[in-house]
Amino acid sequence: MRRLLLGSDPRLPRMLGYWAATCLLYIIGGILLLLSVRAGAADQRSALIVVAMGSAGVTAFALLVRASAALGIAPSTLAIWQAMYAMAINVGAYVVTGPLRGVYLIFLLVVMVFCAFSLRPRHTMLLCTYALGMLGATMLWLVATYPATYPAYVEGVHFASAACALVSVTLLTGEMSKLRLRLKRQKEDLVAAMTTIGKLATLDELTSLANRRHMNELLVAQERRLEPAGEPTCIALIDLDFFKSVNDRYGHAAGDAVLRRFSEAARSELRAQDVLARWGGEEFLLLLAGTPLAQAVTVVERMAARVAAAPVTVAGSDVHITFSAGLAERRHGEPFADTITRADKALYSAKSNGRNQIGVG
Ligand SMILES: Nc1nc2c(ncn2[C@@H]2O[C@H](COP(=O)(O)OP(=O)(O)OP(=O)(O)O)[C@@H](O)[C@H]2O)c(=O)[nH]1
Repeated sequence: MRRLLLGSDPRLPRMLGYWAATCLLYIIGGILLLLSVRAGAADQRSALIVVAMGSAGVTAFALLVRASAALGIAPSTLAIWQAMYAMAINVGAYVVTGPLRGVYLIFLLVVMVFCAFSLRPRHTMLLCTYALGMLGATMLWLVATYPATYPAYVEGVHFASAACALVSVTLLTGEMSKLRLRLKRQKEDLVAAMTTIGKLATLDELTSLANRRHMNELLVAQERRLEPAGEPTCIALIDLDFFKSVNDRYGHAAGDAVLRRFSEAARSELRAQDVLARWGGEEFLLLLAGTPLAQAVTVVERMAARVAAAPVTVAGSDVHITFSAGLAERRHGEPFADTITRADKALYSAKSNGRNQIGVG
């Protein structure tokens, strides 16, 4: 039911909210008009025509707002149509209400204020010109046709006050619109900044792998999740071999390129649920959830082969990358910190035994 009424367009509830507010104004305006008829100040037939046109317009706009997305009508275009129609009805009410007609000049201002929420300053300016043009022409016609009912000095004062108020409100709403646009832009910047901060908080800048902080968060989450399930999980600590000599021989930038190449090559051998994080300078931690030790050894061997086959070319010569790894399967209920300590010891053995190999702890 809600979907039928409000549709799936997220802007629709807000647009219908504005419509409901304008609807309330139409009702108040209509009641005032009918009260004028009752007081004998307004002609009944003319008043009923204005009320009928107002009601028809309100209904038509409710349907148009609901169907605007399907019809491809932009909310701002619809707002302009609504404002123009409301202004025309107001001027109509002004004509038929008699001595109380000044009330409808205030309603014109309210329509203008509404525009501040949905229109650009240029459009509110155009609407102001339209309202004043229509009001001025109508007043001239009234003064020329019925000078006794619409004395020139009264219409002159009405027009001058309406013009001052409309222009002031237009300028103010213009400022409001600019403020609204600035706030919208700032909100977009804020969302973009939050996204960047989110990335910086979880990703390593150089390699785009998960960073140590994020990996620690994942390990805590994994500890909680795995406790009852008791699935096998392995940790591998991976350390590039003789990396210092790459830096010393080819420079820091070449070292960075090696770190990036290793990351790309290693990651390409992993499944979506495996997480490789940069744990420190040239040290990486691999989390293989739902993977028993034998399978984890195969994964790391595959990674080693892929990394070895992806040398980095620096100053015309190929720099081959190898790494040593320490693997450990998490024991049931064991904190990950202890599993990592065992993997670290296994890595130390792999290094001591000549590097470019996998140690198991
Ligand atoms: N280019 C670059 N080098 C880094 C970065 N982080 C750490 N390093 C360097 O990595 C080197 C690590 O050196 P070592 O710990 O001696 O390791 P290694 O030379 O690989 O020796 P083994 O691990 O024993 O094979 C140091 O020279 C660090 O300055 C980085 O982000 N970029």
